[in-house]
Amino acid sequence: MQAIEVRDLRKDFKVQKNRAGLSGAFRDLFNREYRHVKAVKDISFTIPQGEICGYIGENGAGKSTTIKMLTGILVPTSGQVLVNGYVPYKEREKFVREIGVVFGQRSQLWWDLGVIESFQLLRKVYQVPEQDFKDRLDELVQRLELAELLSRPVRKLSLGQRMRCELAASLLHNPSVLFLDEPTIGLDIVVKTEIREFLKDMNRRFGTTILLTTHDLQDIEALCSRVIMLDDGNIIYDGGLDELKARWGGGKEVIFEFASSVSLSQVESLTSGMDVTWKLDNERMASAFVPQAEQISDMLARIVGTLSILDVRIVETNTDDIVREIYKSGSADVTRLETVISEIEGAAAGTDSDELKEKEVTHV
Ligand SMILES: Nc1ncnc2c1ncn2[C@@H]1O[C@H](COP(=O)(O)OP(=O)(O)OP(=O)(O)O)[C@@H](O)[C@H]1O
Repeated sequence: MQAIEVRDLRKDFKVQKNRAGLSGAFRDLFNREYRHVKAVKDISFTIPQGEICGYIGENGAGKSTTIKMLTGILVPTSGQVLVNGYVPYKEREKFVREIGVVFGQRSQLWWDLGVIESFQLLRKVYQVPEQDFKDRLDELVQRLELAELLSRPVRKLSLGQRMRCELAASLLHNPSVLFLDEPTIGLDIVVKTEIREFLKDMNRRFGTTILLTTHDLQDIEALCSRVIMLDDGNIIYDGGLDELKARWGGGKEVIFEFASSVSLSQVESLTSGMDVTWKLDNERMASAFVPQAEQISDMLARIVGTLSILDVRIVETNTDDIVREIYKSGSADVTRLETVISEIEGAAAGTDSDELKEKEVTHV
């Protein structure tokens, strides 16, 4: 069964325009003007049970809006959403017992209560039987090292401690689908690593489906076999992380240290006619991005034959570079991207209310 099914999902927001100046504000009082923001534009995807899928995109791409529709916080403008067979915004009371949600920027714990009291309240919200709760809590406390934190008020926790408690809170009712929106934001590398390990382990043991929104591509590298990439409300890539790297990351970067100073125009003219992008770090250091790795020897021959070199290094492009490159072309050159996507695919195989209907999904 599919854990998440999304078909032609769309979300438009109607946003009030503000006219400039006092007279503008006065006119706004009587005659409001609106514009429509198309946050999510008829997207479709399915996520099978047990998969960890990364959901990425630049700021404003539509990630949080999608997650809000998937968790029942927002009503879609059109299209269909099914999570574990439920229509999220319609059957919320039953639905929230099956999902866990962590919004990195927003807490589901009660600020002034002790952590354990927050957990007890959530037990009631989710109607978890006492014994199940105890067993689950014991395990989460051990796994996320929460013993010291349980009696502390939430407001006194550090960000890393709070995030571990947030994760535990979202899992107390043993949900089969977990939505994580920027779960590692602002955390130090040690806590990030612990959280990634924990999520991997939980997915392995319980088959928990995870949809993960993040700007930290290390999260994606560590956890996800699949990535969905959004750009301006459209899906511009949906596939394996390895495919993404193979398709986009086939290129290599060659870093040169020259014996004497060189100019950008000099190195560019030496490789004219080749698909090479040069960057000068300082007058003796330059790097060349070569999208087709088979052109490297040709490029090296041209440079080494003319300029004297102290050092040369060839580096693989990492996921950050690849994704940055795709984002760049995503907004700059949609047709090129569409071509690329269709190549990848070929190779692999009504406006609702104007207002945001935000409610706390976790507190029914
Ligand atoms: N309540 C709202 N009212 C009006 N416009 C909104 C609302 N929420 C989001 N938007 C707009 O919808 C678009 C998508 O926003 P969204 O928050 O989903 O992006 P995102 O990919 O999650 O970005 P970020 O990485 O910055 O969190 C943006 O243009 C945003 O300004």
